[in-house]
Amino acid sequence: MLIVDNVYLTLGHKEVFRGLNLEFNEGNIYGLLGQNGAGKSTVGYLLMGIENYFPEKGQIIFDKQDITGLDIQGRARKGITLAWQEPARFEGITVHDFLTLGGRYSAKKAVDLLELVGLPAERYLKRELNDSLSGGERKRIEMASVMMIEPRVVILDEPDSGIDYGSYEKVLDVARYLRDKGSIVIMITHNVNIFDNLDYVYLICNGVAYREGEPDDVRYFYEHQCDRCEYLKTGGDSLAY
Ligand SMILES: Nc1ncnc2c1ncn2[C@@H]1O[C@H](COP(=O)(O)OP(=O)(O)OP(=O)(O)O)[C@@H](O)[C@H]1O
Repeated sequence: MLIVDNVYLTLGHKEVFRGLNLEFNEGNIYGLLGQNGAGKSTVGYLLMGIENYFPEKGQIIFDKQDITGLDIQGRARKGITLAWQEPARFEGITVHDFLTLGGRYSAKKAVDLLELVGLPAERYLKRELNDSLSGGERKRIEMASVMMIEPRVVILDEPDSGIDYGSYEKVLDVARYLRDKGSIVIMITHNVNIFDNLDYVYLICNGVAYREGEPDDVRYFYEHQCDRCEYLKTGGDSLAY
C-alpha cells in the first residue's frame, strides 16, 4: 500500500498541496483527474521523490515504511516508476538494448511485449530510440519497457496524450497487464473516456483530493460541477462546490 498522508508542498509562490491525502492499493488502476494546474503531475513527482518536490509537511508511506526522505534512486529501487508524458529519446540505443537493459532482461520477453503493444519485433528491435520513431511508437516502446520491469508502482502521466486510438487501447492493455500482475497503476489524465478502465479516482483541486471514489461518481461531479466552478477563473480564490 502507498499512502500520501496530509502532504503540504509549495512550489515557488504556489501552495500546490495543502493537506493532500491519497491511498493506493496493489492490483488496482487509479485515476488522478483535475483541471489544468490542479497538481496532477506534481503528485507524480512527489511520489517519485524528484528533487524540489519533497513535502514541507506530511509523509509518504510505502509498505508501512516512511519513504518521504528517499530520493528518486531509492524509490526506483523500491519499484516505484514514472512514465513521462513525453516519451524519452535515447540516441544510439536500440530498442532491444533499451528493453533488455543491455541484455540484463530476457530478449524473448522483449519480443513478446513489443508484439503486445502492437509493434512487430522484427521491424523494431534494431531501430534506435531517436526521432526516426514517431511519438506514438516511442510511447508504445516505453509502455513495453514498463512491463519488462513489472514495477510495484507505475505512474503514467497523460499516457493518452498525442497518440492515436490504437496506441491508446494499447496503453490501457498495459495498465490492465500491470494491474493483473499486482502493480499499483496510477494514471494521470483529463480524459474521462478511460474511466471504464479505472478502479478508483481522485479529483485533485484546491490543493487536496477534493472528491474521490467510484469512477462514475467522480466523473459525474467533474462533468457537472467543475465546469461551473469559478475556482480557476478567479485564480484560486473562490471554490463554488
Ligand atoms: N516551480 C514552480 N514554481 C511555481 N509554480 C509551479 C512550479 N511548478 C509547478 N507549479 C504550479 O503548480 C501547479 C500544479 O502543476 P501541475 O503540472 O502538477 O498541474 P497539472 O494538474 O498536472 O496540470 P496540467 O493538466 O496542465 O498538466 C500549477 O499551477 C503550476 O503552475
